[in-house]
Amino acid sequence: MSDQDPLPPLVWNSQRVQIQGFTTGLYQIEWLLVMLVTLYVVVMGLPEEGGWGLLLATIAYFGFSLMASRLRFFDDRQRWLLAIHTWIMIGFITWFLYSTEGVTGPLASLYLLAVVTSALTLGVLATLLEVAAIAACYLLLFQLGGTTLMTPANLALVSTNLVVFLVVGYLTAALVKAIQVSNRMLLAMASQDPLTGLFNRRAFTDLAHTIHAMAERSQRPYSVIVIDMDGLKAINDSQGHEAGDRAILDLAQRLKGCARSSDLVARHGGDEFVMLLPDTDADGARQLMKRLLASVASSELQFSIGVASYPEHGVRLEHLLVHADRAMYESKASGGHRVSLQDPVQREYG
Ligand SMILES: Nc1nc2c(ncn2[C@@H]2O[C@H](COP(=O)(O)OP(=O)(O)OP(=O)(O)O)[C@@H](O)[C@H]2O)c(=O)[nH]1
Repeated sequence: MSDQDPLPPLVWNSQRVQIQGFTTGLYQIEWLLVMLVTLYVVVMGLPEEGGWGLLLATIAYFGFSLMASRLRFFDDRQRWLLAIHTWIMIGFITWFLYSTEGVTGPLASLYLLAVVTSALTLGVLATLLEVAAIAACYLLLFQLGGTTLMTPANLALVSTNLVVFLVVGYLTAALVKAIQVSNRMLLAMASQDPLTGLFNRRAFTDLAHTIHAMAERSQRPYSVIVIDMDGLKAINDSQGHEAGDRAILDLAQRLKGCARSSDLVARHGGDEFVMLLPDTDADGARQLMKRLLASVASSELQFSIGVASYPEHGVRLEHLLVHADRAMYESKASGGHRVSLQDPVQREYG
């Protein structure tokens, strides 16, 4: 059995990865906003009224964004922190528009940056609420600008802008959602055995290392079990490949059925399965496997089992897998359909 995996570890929370990727985009959008505001000030000069306040607000906003990115503020990816980010952005844009030309000019489209930021990180519903908040700020600025809303031209301007915010927000958030769903599907495809739906070798190796690290830290035992079907080739040859598939599925369901929710059950390839039982010593694992063997005593299904436990039979996961594999071959050599424990004499493998 090889524990070599040339691929990088799987990333288990695809939504988390998605948000993580998009938070990088969030900082870039914020800096783009600061650059646009700075460009405006360079070209147009500071507004006479509230100019210095605007400059200070821009510097403070840039400082906040820089500090948040340097301190990896959003690495825990809490949605409410991301929401606060977008509110601050909306507040800053509103201040900028209030200090400059209001919402009647092209600068009103800066709100699109906040809409896109929200759509990338917060989902459809939160984005629709953010668009509602932007609409409120927009209408307030309109009132403060002293312009009447009740002319056909102004009504057309306001409604066009707000509809654009709404559509861009909705479409971006829907696109992000579709990406997240396809990421989850890819993760399932990369980590599952297609026939049984169990974890595949790669996912097992990945998760087993995490459980091993936890056991090492807490000095709790765990057991590794290798299960190999006996005579699958004969079933394939005599009854056809589909009967062989059914036998594999049957064993997979039995393994899943006897496992706790915290146990790992995986198909390691072909007719070989592997389990990892946290908080279970060799004796506990052997008892469980004996019950499993007894439950299929009358059926055609036969399999050989090897058990090795941490720390009794080794302190490295790779060694335990080899030990369990050897014990499984011992079971096969002794006639099959039985469980063997790693011989303690061989524990210093390596
Ligand atoms: N039906 C089916 N057969 C498979 C699958 N994967 C591997 N096999 C077959 O399983 C058989 C395994 O052969 P062996 O390793 O000799 O195993 P065995 O016949 O169970 O014999 P022992 O392990 O020595 O007891 C091979 O013929 C493979 O082609 C699968 O997904 N479905």
